[in-house]
Parts: sequence; structure tokens; C-alpha cells
Amino acid sequence: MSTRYCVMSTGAPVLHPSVLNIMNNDVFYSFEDAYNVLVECRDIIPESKAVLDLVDQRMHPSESGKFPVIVIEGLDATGKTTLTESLKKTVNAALLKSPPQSLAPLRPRFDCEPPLIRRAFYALGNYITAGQIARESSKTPVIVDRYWHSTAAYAIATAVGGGVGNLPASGSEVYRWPEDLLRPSLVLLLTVNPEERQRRLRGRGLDQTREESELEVNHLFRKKVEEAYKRIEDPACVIVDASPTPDKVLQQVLLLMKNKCHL
Ligand SMILES: Nc1ncnc2c1ncn2[C@@H]1O[C@H](COP(=O)(O)OP(=O)(O)O)[C@@H](O)[C@H]1O
Ligand SMILES: Nc1ccn([C@H]2C[C@H](O)[C@@H](COP(=O)(O)OP(=O)(O)O)O2)c(=O)n1
Repeated sequence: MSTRYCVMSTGAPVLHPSVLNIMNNDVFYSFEDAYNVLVECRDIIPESKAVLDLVDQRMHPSESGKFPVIVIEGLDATGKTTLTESLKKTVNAALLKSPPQSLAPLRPRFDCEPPLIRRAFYALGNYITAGQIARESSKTPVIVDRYWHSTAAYAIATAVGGGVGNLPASGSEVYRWPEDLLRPSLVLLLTVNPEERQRRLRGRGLDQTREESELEVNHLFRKKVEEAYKRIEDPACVIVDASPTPDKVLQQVLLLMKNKCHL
């Protein structure tokens, strides 16, 4: 007796299969979930202990101080460093970054690890920075170079295979802000077109051939990161066209800060 099978067409699944494991494998939504990953790693990655020690010493803020907290986000070479340095001088602000300086020597070690461990490292970096934000924002306005949006957007874009169409739809749970992480007053996403980004990367001295081949390979990835940035909610980011001159970008951002944070 032979069995006969037939092939039938069916509707597309609601979620791309690569999306199913993002929560708590690529993106962590609480301090405890990220912390427990590094606790489990202590024996195989001795540097985990150093990260946990720094995390244990952090402040536990529930909210920021009375001054506004402005986060600057964007792809590499969109002008974050240039803008944050100018903002620091212009509004007399404290300048912080995530991951914080204290984690810089440990970063290369975790960048070589699989996503679960690497993402837990960056997630904990945000909690250390949150402690610094709480302290500084009781004294002055605070500017933060990358924070939660970067952690989530890069992780989601890496985890999701294929193109932008495979990203979870806007409103999906994967884009929600962790309940226990200090929320900034304003998040600005710097965007520039790919040609201008390429010029800026070149200006920064990257070898042109390598840089161009990387851009080619990473074209899809960069589109996914930018789209994921835009879908993260509460706080959502305000998009800033960062193509004009540094001074014009600064003026545009100062105006936004005045309107949205009364600064
Ligand atoms: N508005 C701008 N117009 C032209 N070049 C810029 C502008 N902002 C930054 N740059 C240049 O682009 C490069 C990348 O800027 P940088 O601030 O280091 O970006 P990021 O911190 O986002 O990686 C630097 O060489 C910088 O001088
Ligand atoms: N808060 C942060 C900051 C960076 N990351 C990750 C996301 C990307 O893999 C890299 C991007 O860092 P990159 O070295 O390009 O950043 P810079 O713009 O040079 O500061 O780090 C993160 O997950 N969370």
C-alpha cells in the first residue's frame, strides 16, 4: 500500500519564525532576567564576575531627578558623538553613555560571545547608566549617547532573518520598554541617508574598500535597525534629520529640547 500526499498552499504565519525567541533570549525586559544570564556564565566567562560586581554597586533609581534626560540614538556615524559633545557645552549638561565607561574594558570580551550573553551584557550596561542618570539629573540636564533603544533595536535586527518585512509589526510586545528601567524625558533618533553616512565613515578614516563592502553586506541590516528603532514605544523616538551641518543639527535639537523639555 502506498500513501499519497499532496502539497497545498497556506497563509503566511502571523510572526516570522525567527521572531518567536526574541524575548528573553535577545532582548531582556527586566534587570533580573539579564542579571541571571551573567550569574550562570561566571564559571565559563570570569569577566562576568567583574560586570556583576559593577552592577551590584549601582544606584537603584525609580525615576530621574528634576532635570531633563535626553537620549541621542542612531546608527554608527550619524553624528551622535559630535552632537552630544556640543550639547554638553551648550546646555551645560552631564554627558553619559551606555554602555558606561566602567564597562569599556570588558566590552570586547562580551562582543565575541553568543547573542544571549552579549545582549545580557548590554542590557546590564543600561541599568548602570540609569543609576548615573538618576544621580546627575538631580544637578543638571543629562545627555545620554545610546541607551535602551540601541540595545533593543540592534538585538531585534540581528535576530530577525531576511528583510524589514520580517520584523514584528509595530505594537508588538518586543518593542516595549522594560518596566524597571529609568525612562528618559526625550529620545532623538539621528538619521542620514546612506550616501552621507558613507561620506562620514570615509571622513573618519575607514579603509574605503572594506567600508564599502561592509555597507553593501549590511544594507538590509541597517534598514532593519533603523525600523526597529522607530517601532520602540513609551518613549518612542523623535526623528531628527542629521544631514545638515553640525551647527544646524545642533540648533534643530536645541529647539526640540526647548519645545519638549522646556530647556
Ligand atoms: N552634521 C554633520 N555634518 C557633516 N559631518 C558630520 C556631522 N556630524 C558628524 N560628522 C562627521 O561624521 C563623522 C561621524 O560622526 P560621529 O559624531 O563620530 O558619529 P557617531 O558618534 O554617531 O558614530 C565624524 O567624522 C564627524 O566629524
Ligand atoms: N546601549 C547600547 C549601546 C550599544 N549596543 C550595541 C549595539 C551594537 O551591536 C553596538 C553598536 O555600538 P558601536 O560600537 O557602533 O557604537 P558607537 O556608535 O561607536 O558608540 O553596540 C547596545 O546593545 N546597547
